Amino acid sequence: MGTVTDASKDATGIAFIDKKVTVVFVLGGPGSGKGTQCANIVEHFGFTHLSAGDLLRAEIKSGSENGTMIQNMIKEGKIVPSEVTIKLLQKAILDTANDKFLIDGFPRNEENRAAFENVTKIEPEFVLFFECSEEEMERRLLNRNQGRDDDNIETIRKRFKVFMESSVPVVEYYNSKGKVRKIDAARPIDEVFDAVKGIFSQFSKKAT
Ligand SMILES: Nc1ncnc2c1ncn2[C@@H]1O[C@H](COP(=O)(O)OP(=O)(O)OP(=O)(O)O)[C@@H](O)[C@H]1O
Ligand SMILES: O=c1ccn([C@@H]2O[C@H](COP(=O)(O)O)[C@@H](O)[C@H]2O)c(=O)[nH]1
Ligand SMILES: [Mg+2]
Repeated sequence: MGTVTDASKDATGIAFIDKKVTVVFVLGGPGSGKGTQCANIVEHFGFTHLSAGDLLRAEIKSGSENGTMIQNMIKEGKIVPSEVTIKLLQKAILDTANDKFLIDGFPRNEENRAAFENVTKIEPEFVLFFECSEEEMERRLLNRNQGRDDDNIETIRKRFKVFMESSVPVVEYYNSKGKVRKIDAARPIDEVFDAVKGIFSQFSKKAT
């Protein structure tokens, strides 16, 4: 793991990431199964799972000065400003001894993507992309029952629109660089994971 010194801190007080890390972005529409499959990848391949949405929800709970703004953005299905999300991701990476990260649900738009690359200098190893119909994703989200403020039909529709308009272009960008690994995520959970396992075969299995 790299060391972090005061000299390597940026203007916001967050240290630059000066350790060598492997990052896989996990993208897909709302409810496509990103979190579910990330838990399986953590279990089998020893990655650390960083869900940008979970980090933002934890920020709301922590009573941070950005909490109300983040809460309002999530209720509207909007994308939180890049600097807020990137700061949380940077901190999580630096605070974790692991060197392999799944970044779930980020980057959500082109601005997120460019800002993350500029600030962290990290290029993803590849992008795991879960493909699923809106009909199936809507069914899953309405049955999730985790008490999320954004799992209601009104916000779900807004999230689908933001995904199509802002997040799909990010997938297209990485596709043009040959970095996208597409998965048919409409299948049952274990079948989806069988496909995921094939893609992660380059990483050694976690010792049990
Ligand atoms: N392949 C699958 N088949 C059926 N149900 C699934 C499948 N994968 C996940 N689910 C269920 O669908 C719901 C959404 O899954 P999950 O939370 O993993 O999605 P997500 O992509 O992380 O969503 P979000 O973008 O909203 O965070 C959960 O209740 C989960 O148990
Ligand atoms: O990079 C991100 C990630 C998430 N958001 C906001 O959070 C919600 C929920 O995200 P999930 O990935 O579904 O947990 C999302 O709709 C955005 O409002 C964000 O702004 N930036
Ligand atoms: Mg999720």
